[in-house]
Amino acid sequence: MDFVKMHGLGNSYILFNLLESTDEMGDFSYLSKKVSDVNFGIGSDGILLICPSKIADFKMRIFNIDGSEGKNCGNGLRCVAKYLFDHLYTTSPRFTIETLGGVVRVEVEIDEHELVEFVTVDMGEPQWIKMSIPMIGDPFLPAIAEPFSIGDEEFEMTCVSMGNPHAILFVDNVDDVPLEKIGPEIEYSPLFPERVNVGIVEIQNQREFKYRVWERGSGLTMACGTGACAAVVAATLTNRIEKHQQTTVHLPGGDLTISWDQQNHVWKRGAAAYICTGKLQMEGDLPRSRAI
Ligand SMILES: N[C@H](CCC[C@H](N)C(=O)O)C(=O)O
Repeated sequence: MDFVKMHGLGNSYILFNLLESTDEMGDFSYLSKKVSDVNFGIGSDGILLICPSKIADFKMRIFNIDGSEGKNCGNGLRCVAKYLFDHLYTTSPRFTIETLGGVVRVEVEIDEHELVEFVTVDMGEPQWIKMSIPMIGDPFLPAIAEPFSIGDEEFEMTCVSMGNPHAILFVDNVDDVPLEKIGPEIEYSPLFPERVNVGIVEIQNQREFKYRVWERGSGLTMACGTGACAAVVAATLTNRIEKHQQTTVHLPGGDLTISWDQQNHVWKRGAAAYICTGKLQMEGDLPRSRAI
C-alpha cells in the first residue's frame, strides 16, 4: 500500500490516500495491524487517512502512535491540504475537510512552482466548558486557571477543545519543565475520561509565546497545530495576550501564526512539507507460491 510521509513543523505523519478505496474502514482495519510497523518501522507521530466525505470535499482521520483515533490534527490538515492540491484532487485553493471534530475550511498558498507552501486553516470554534473537553466536574462550567498539582508542584491549568482535548499550563520557562514526566501524568489523569493532549506555554509578550506539547497517544512531538490554537484561546481567556489579534506561536519545530477572530473562529497559518514516499509491505503483496 502506497504512502506519503509528510510533516507540519516536524510533526510527521504517514498519509494513506483512500479516496479510490471502496471501504474506508476495511482498508484501515487491514492497515490497523500495521500501525506499529508504520509508526515504529517508518517512524512518525501517527497515521492520516484521506477518505471520501459526504458532508465536505474530503475527510481526514488521524490515528496516534498507540492506535487511538484523534478527532482533529492541525498540522495534519495542512499536510493533507497540500497533498490534495499538489496531486490535483482539487483545482480550487479553498476547500473543506471533514474531521471527527467537525468540518474545517482550508486555503492553500502556492509558490512559484505552483506547489503549496503555506496553508491557512479555519479551525472553527473552540470550546471550553468541561462537558466539551471532556473532563470530570460541573459539565457547564469552564476549566479556566484551575489548580492542578503533580507531587508537590502546583500548576494552573486551562482546558480547551479544538475538536480534540488540550490541557494548557502556563510556565516561566518551557525548557525547564520535565514535560516527558508531567505529560503522561496529566494525559492519564482520571480528570480526563478520553485522556488529553498537554501543552506548556511561556508568554513572551502580548503577541507571541513559546509552546511545547505532550500529545495524547503519541507523546512528545515537535509541534501540535490544534494545541497551539488551544494555547492561544487559553492565553486569551486568562488575559495573558490581547484579544482577537495575530499571535506568533514558537514551537520546537517552527512557528505558527494564529488568530481567534471576532466571529469566534480560530485561524492557523503554517507550512507543510513532503518527507518521502514508499510502499507498505502488506501480506497480500507477497508471492503466493514457491513454485521453482
Ligand atoms: N499533532 C496534532 C494533534 C494530534 C492530536 C492527537 N494526539 C489527539 O489524540 O488529539 C495537531 O497538529 O493538531
